[in-house]
Amino acid sequence: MIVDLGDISLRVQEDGSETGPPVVFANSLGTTHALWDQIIPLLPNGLRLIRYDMRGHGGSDVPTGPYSMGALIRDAERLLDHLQVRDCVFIGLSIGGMVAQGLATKRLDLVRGLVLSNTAAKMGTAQMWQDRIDAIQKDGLAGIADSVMERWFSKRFRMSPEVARWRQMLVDTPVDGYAGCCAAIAGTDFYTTTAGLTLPTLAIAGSEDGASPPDLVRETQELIKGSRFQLIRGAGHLPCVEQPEVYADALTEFLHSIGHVPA
Ligand SMILES: O=C(O)CC1=CCC(=O)O1
Repeated sequence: MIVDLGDISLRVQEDGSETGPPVVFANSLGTTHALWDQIIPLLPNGLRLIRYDMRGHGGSDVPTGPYSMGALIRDAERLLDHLQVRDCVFIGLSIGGMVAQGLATKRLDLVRGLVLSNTAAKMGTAQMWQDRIDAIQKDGLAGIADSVMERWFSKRFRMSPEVARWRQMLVDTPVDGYAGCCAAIAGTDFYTTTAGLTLPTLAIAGSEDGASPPDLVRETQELIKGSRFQLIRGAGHLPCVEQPEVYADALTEFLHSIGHVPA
C-alpha cells in the first residue's frame, strides 16, 4: 500500500498479524522492502511485520535531494505514528540502521528494541559519498554496480545467478533518490547520540562486508550498554540475502530474548 504522510508518500508492505507485536524493517541504499523477502516467512508467527521503501527508493516518492538524515528519521517517525505503532523492534540495515539509531534517540516511545545490521554510527567520509554522487550523476547506477556487488556479497555468492536480481534492483533505483540518501549518510555522525542509547540492541555484521566491516559495526555496538553482537561468517553487506536462515535465526532469538514474540 501507499501511505500518504503529507509531504511524502511511502510504499509500505504489511505481513503477519495485524494485532501482533510490531517489527519494522528499514532497507539499505539501492534496495527496497524486498530486501527482507526471504526473512519474513522465517520469523515466528503472530508478529506484525511492517516494511517500507526508504524515500527515493522502490515505490516511495523521490523528492528532490539532497536528503538529510533528519528527514529520513522523520519519515520513519511519521509512518509509525500513522500506523499507530508503539514499542516496535526496529530493524535497519546500513542506512536503515542509521535511521534506527536516530529514531531511537528521538522517539524512544516508538522503539523498544533495535537490530543494527551492517551499519555504524558513521559510515565513510563526506568526500567518499560526494565521489559516489558525482559518479552516478555522470554514468547512472549501472556505472557503480560492479563495485557495489563486491561490497554487498561474498565472492562465493557473486558466482550465483541470484545476484542478477539484486544488481537489477540497484540499477532500477532512481539516481536522485540514491544520491539524496548518499548525502544523508555523508552528513551523519551518531557517535555521541548512539552512546546515550540503552535499549535492547542486536548488532549484526557480515565477515565479508566491504561497506561496514565487522570492526566498524562492533565499534558502534559497543557504544550501546547491554547490546550484543553477532558475526555472520561468509556473508557480505546483505547477510539477509546471502544467509537468510542464519539471519532469521539471529532475529528470532533476539525477539524471544526481549519477550517480543507472542506465546
Ligand atoms: O556501499 C554500499 O553500497 C553499501 C551501503 C552503504 C550505505 C548503505 O545503505 O548501503
